[in-house]
This record gives sequence, C-alpha cells and structure tokens, in this order.
Amino acid sequence: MGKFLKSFIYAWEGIKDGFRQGRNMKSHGLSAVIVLIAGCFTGLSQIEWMIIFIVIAGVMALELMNTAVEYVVDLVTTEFHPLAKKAKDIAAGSVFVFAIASAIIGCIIFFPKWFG
Ligand SMILES: Nc1ncnc2c1ncn2[C@@H]1O[C@H](COP(=O)(O)OP(=O)(O)OP(=O)(O)O)[C@@H](O)[C@H]1O
Repeated sequence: MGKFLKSFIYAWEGIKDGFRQGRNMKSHGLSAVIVLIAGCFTGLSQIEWMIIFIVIAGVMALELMNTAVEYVVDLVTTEFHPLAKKAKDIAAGSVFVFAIASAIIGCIIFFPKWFG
C-alpha cells in the first residue's frame, strides 16, 4: 500500500477515534449538521458557504487536536500535575476561542437574513 494512502487511512482512524472518544466532538458534529441544514433553508452565497465550511472544519480540527493533547498528557501522567492541567486547559481553551468566533460569524451571516 502506498505511503500516501496509508497516512490517509491513519488520519481517518484518528478522526473516527476523535468522534468516539470526545463527547464535545459529537456536539460539534450535531451543531455542524444544524448549521448546514439552516444554510440550505436560508440560502447562502458562495462566499458565505465557504466561510461556514472553514469555520466548521476549524472547530472540528481544533477539537481533534484537543483530544490528541489529552491522549498525550494521559500517556505521560495519570497523576495530578499542574503542567498536565495547563496543557489540557490551554488545548480546551483553543477550541473555545474558535467556537466563540464561529458563533459570532454564524450570527453575522444568518441574523441579517432572518431578521433584516
Ligand atoms: N493529569 C492531570 N493533572 C491535572 N489536571 C488534570 C489532569 N487530567 C485532567 N485534568 C484536569 O481535568 C480537566 C478535564 O480533563 P479530561 O482529561 O477529563 O478532559 P475532558 O474535559 O473530560 O475532555 P473530553 O470531554 O473532550 O474527553 C482538564 O481540563 C484539566 O483541568
């Protein structure tokens, strides 16, 4: 099997594992489906769809990285450690920052169409 195909399969396994392990990943997935359905009913321009896809992919990619950080920290220590706490909290914070920005972007795109 080609090296490229192998790395694609490993990445896919990682995405599946991220969805299985991270309960936040499932709620991001559900939110994404709701936003996509809302987008279909509302009617978005090409650029608005592009922004929506970038934002959805960004949240999910960051959540996957957050899950990866959790795995690595748990691999290093299962004991309480202030650095383990910092690493996990900062990784979770990165998802939160992007999720807040995504919610604001969603409001900017959808609200004028619904209430404008
Ligand atoms: N080894 C540790 N040392 C110190 N604090 C930790 C440690 N493991 C977890 N924590 C603290 O507990 C919080 C929750 O960690 P946990 O690994 O349970 O992730 P989680 O928030 O349940 O993630 P998910 O829901 O995505 O699985 C962390 O953000 C961190 O503050």
